[in-house]
Amino acid sequence: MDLEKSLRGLRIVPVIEIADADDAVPLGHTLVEAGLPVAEVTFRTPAAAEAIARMVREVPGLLVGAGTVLSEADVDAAVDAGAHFLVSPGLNPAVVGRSNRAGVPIIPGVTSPTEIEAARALGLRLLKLFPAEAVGGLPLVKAFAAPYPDVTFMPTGGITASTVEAWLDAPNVAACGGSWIATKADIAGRRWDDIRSKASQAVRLASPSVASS
Ligand SMILES: O=C[C@H](O)COP(=O)(O)O
Ligand SMILES: CC(=O)C(=O)O
Repeated sequence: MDLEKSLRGLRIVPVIEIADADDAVPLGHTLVEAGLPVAEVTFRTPAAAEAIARMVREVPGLLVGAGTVLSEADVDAAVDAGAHFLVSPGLNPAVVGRSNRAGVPIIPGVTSPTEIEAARALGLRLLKLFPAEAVGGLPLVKAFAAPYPDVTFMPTGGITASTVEAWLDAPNVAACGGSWIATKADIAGRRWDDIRSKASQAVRLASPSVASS
C-alpha cells in the first residue's frame, strides 16, 4: 500500500476514541457510506484493538489506522488487530523500529526541525504534525516546505471543519486528522446520522471543486 497516496486521496482522517467495540462496525459503515472510508482508532481506550479488528474484518473498503501508538506493545496489538497503518503523537525510535519490522507503515508526530531530521534519519517521509494548531499552525507547516521538500505532513490537533480547507491548500499537507467528525460523545451516543453528515461535509471540504459548485 502507498499510504501517502491513499491519504492524499482521502484528505481528512477522522480520529476516533471508542469506548465500546460494539460501536466499531456501525461507525465504520457510517464513514464508508459518507464517502470518507478511513478511521484512525486511538489506543486511548481498552476497546481500541478489538474495534480495529472488527472494522478490518467487517467493514470492506475502510482504511483502518491505529492511533496513540506509544509502545512496542501497542505496535504489536495494533498489528495483530490488522491495522493498515499506525500513528503516534511523538517520535519514538523503538516504536518506529517495531513497526518497520512488522511491515506496517507508521506516521509519527513531530513539532520541530530537530524531530523532522530524526524522523528522516529513520527513513520516514510522511509525518504527523501534532498538536498542529498549538505548535504553530499553518505558518509552521508551510515553513517546513523549503528545508524539507521531501517531507509531507498529516497535521492533527485543533483542526476543525472551519480551518481544514486552508490546511489542505498547503502542498506539503497530505491529509489532516481531526476528532470533530466523530467525537467521543457522538460515538457513545450512537449518533450515526450526525457523524454521517459531518463526514459528508468533510468530503465536500476536501474537494474544492465540489465545495465551490
Ligand atoms: O488528541 C488529539 C486528537 O488526536 C485529535 O485532535 P483534535 O481532537 O483536536 O481534533
Ligand atoms: C494525537 C496522536 O497523534 C495520536 O493520538 O496518535
